[in-house]
Amino acid sequence: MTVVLGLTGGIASGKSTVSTMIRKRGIRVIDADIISREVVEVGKPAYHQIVELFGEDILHDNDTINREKLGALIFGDEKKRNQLNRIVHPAVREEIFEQTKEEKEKSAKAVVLDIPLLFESKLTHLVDKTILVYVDEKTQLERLMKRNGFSEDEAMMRIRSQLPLKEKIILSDELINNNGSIEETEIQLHEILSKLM
Ligand SMILES: CC(C)(COP(=O)(O)OP(=O)(O)OC[C@H]1O[C@@H](n2cnc3c(N)ncnc32)[C@H](O)[C@@H]1O)[C@@H](O)C(=O)NCCC(=O)NCCS
Ligand SMILES: Nc1ncnc2c1ncn2[C@@H]1O[C@H](COP(=O)(O)OP(=O)(O)OP(=O)(O)O)[C@@H](O)[C@H]1O
Repeated sequence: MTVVLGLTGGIASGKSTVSTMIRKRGIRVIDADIISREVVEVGKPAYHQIVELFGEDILHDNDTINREKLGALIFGDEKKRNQLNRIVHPAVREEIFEQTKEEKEKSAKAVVLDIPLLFESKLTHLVDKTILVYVDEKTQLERLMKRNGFSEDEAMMRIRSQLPLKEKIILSDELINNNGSIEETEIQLHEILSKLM
């Protein structure tokens, strides 16, 4: 039986950092952010729906979606964000489901679904256990501003578009506190994987 683990967190809380550690152990990580880029490539059904809804202003000269522009439009506007989610999320869900099935058919020991909006999008039924990578809000804000070069306002807008990490802590089976060093995070991950696999 393949154990399906749901890895989640908040924006810039450290999911990719942890998923890299998981991949190094030979476990497949299915990444919802990567899939959400693939399903909106030029010519895909979701691409056409996005252009119809948001207009050609959100495109680069080569017709690909300008993610910076689309992000600036949707993170501060719940209605627009929900409209985008309704277009992108069904295609992402379907692809996650298919990739998970492949791992189960191979009888892999475990597969990890890295889904930032696991709780917001009510996808916990896809996984056996949930693992949350969390940080305090100050660290989250600092790391997000540094990584993306966002102003404080831009970063806060993105943090506020998600369920607060404090609430996700209550909902999760396993917790990784990523306020400390990378080494401390890896130790916590090791303990959790030893328990769940
Ligand atoms: C708005 C978009 C174009 C911005 O692209 P950009 O390359 O700047 O960011 P990226 O996709 O790498 O996302 C970075 C992080 O933002 C957060 N995030 C992304 N989309 C959303 C959303 N709809 N609601 C809340 N948080 C989100 C997640 O924590 C994610 O890890 C893009 O995020 C998008 O298409 N979002 C809708 C699809 C979605 O919900 N993706 C998240 C996983 S399914
Ligand atoms: N323990 C840590 N100490 C210092 N910096 C860290 C630590 N963990 C992660 N970071 C840095 O914080 C930033 C956010 O981490 P990461 O990209 O892994 O988060 P994420 O949850 O995958 O983000 P997103 O969902 O927004 O893509 C990165 O620049 C990363 O290098």
